[in-house]
Amino acid sequence: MIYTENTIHETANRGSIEVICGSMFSGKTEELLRRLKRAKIAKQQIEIFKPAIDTRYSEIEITSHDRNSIPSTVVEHSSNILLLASNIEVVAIDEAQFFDMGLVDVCQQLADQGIRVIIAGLDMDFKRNPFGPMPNLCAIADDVEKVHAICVECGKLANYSFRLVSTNDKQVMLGELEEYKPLCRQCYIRLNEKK
Ligand SMILES: Nc1ncnc2c1ncn2[C@@H]1O[C@H](COP(=O)(O)OP(=O)(O)O)[C@@H](O)[C@H]1O
Ligand SMILES: Cc1cn([C@H]2C[C@H](O)[C@@H](COP(=O)(O)O)O2)c(=O)[nH]c1=O
Ligand SMILES: [Zn+2]
Repeated sequence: MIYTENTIHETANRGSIEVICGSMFSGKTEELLRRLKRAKIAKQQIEIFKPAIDTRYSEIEITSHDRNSIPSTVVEHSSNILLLASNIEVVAIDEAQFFDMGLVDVCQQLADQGIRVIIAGLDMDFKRNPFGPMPNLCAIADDVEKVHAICVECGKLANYSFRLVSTNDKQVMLGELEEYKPLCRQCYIRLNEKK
């Protein structure tokens, strides 16, 4: 489903929290970029943050799997975002699952200051467990958009990110199509049993 614009942040300078979540390849970054493009057209002051851990495509840009990108500020800790977001109307955060739990309070504080906060991140890890601060961010959000990839096994909507590398069991492991594939429930269960 295409995100239907919420008129609250379009018409008034009111703070809000929007979350875009889903599996890998579900279009989270593209949806984030789309919303930022519109904010730019509206001449709003925007600032984009990503966690220092995610350097897959670029050290300094947010980049989608289709290589669309926008410059961003890399931060080590969520508290840095508060310091860097003065005089900003829209704060965007990509790969939010990699941030510390402090991100939840940071986003609440920013929204309370009247800032529109847009967050994109994985809702679940490869084991289908909630990932980092994402469940708490969904809980405090004004709006949550769950986007879906296409299951590479059967073509249905995919909810899960299946890890292809069985030697690494750690929650954090950066990767792309070589390391992960998006799957629907049935295909995830089937492939997991084969492991
Ligand atoms: N199985 C798939 N399902 C959907 N999109 C896919 C798939 N594999 C590759 N893609 C590509 O990934 C793009 C989405 O990339 P991106 O926004 O970076 O996703 P995310 O941030 O959710 O990982 C799609 O537009 C599509 O071109
Ligand atoms: C499922 C899962 C993913 N990761 C990593 C793999 C990628 O580097 C990012 C997700 O990027 P995307 O923009 O959503 O495609 O997260 C991980 O570390 N652990 C996992 O369980
Ligand atoms: Zn499937």
